[in-house]
Amino acid sequence: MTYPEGPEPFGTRLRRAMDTRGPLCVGIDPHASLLRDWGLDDDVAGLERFARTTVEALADRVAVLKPQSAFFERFGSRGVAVLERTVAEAREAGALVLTDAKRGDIGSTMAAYAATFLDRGSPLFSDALTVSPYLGYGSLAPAVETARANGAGLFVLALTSNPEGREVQHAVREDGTTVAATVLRHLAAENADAEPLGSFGAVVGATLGDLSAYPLAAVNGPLLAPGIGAQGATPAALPAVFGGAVRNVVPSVSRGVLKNGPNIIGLRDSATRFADEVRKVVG
Ligand SMILES: O=C(O)c1cc(=O)[nH]c(=O)n1[C@@H]1O[C@H](COP(=O)(O)O)[C@@H](O)[C@H]1O
Repeated sequence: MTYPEGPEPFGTRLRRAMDTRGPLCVGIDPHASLLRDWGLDDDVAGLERFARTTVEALADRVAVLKPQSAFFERFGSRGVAVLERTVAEAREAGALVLTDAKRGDIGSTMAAYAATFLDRGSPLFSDALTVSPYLGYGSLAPAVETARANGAGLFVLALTSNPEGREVQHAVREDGTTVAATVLRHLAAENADAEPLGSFGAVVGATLGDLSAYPLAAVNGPLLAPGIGAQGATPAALPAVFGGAVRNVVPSVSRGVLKNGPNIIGLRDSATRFADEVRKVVG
């Protein structure tokens, strides 16, 4: 689908950011333990300082920043206000913002989540949102539609990095395909003919080993690969996991970078190291 007069599609904007800044997503996950390590109190002021510092250090250089909504929501409405400011400031500084809220609901309620995160008029408008297809891929239709209309994107949970995901995602359907492969095929259909990259991505853990059984390249969209750093995966292992689809991978690191704060240079050096390592294997 093309947008002769609409906003530039997320996939196009992401491809450009990956090519110019290097393919890396850094998560903004203000864990209580990280706030403590940074010498901050576990309160709204600490949250705001943590998020602001991360944005100041990284938003002008990494392709994607991924604030994890739960760590903001736990402070109630004032935490959500910090999330709003974080998203806006990171976007203003040039990063694409992927809000990680893993939303999923029946279609009519999904429309409200879509209006919250994917409509350009919303205070929480983000370039992309993580969503769960496990109420049925079709339940995501309102989010797909809103994303298309607003030049935004989705990252749909397909093969998650946590070991518990297998019981759902590797389950085999009556026609012999796995649930995860079915999700990937739906995404391939959303992204058909998109150039240079579709706007509807999959979340595929970097921790999972060889995934050659899955149609990752066919997705023709970005593959968010969490699990690098604290969960044990490394950039060097990406080609073995993603094979020919590695060029579409956006590796995602949260604690592995954040543990180097609050020093701005420490955060920047760490993100640069990860981005360089990824570039080395992606080419
Ligand atoms: O959607 C995600 O970002 C995600 C999917 C997944 O399969 N596994 C996963 O760890 N994540 C998120 O990625 C981040 C991982 O953080 P670190 O383990 O500190 O790098 C957290 O915000 C998780 O919620």
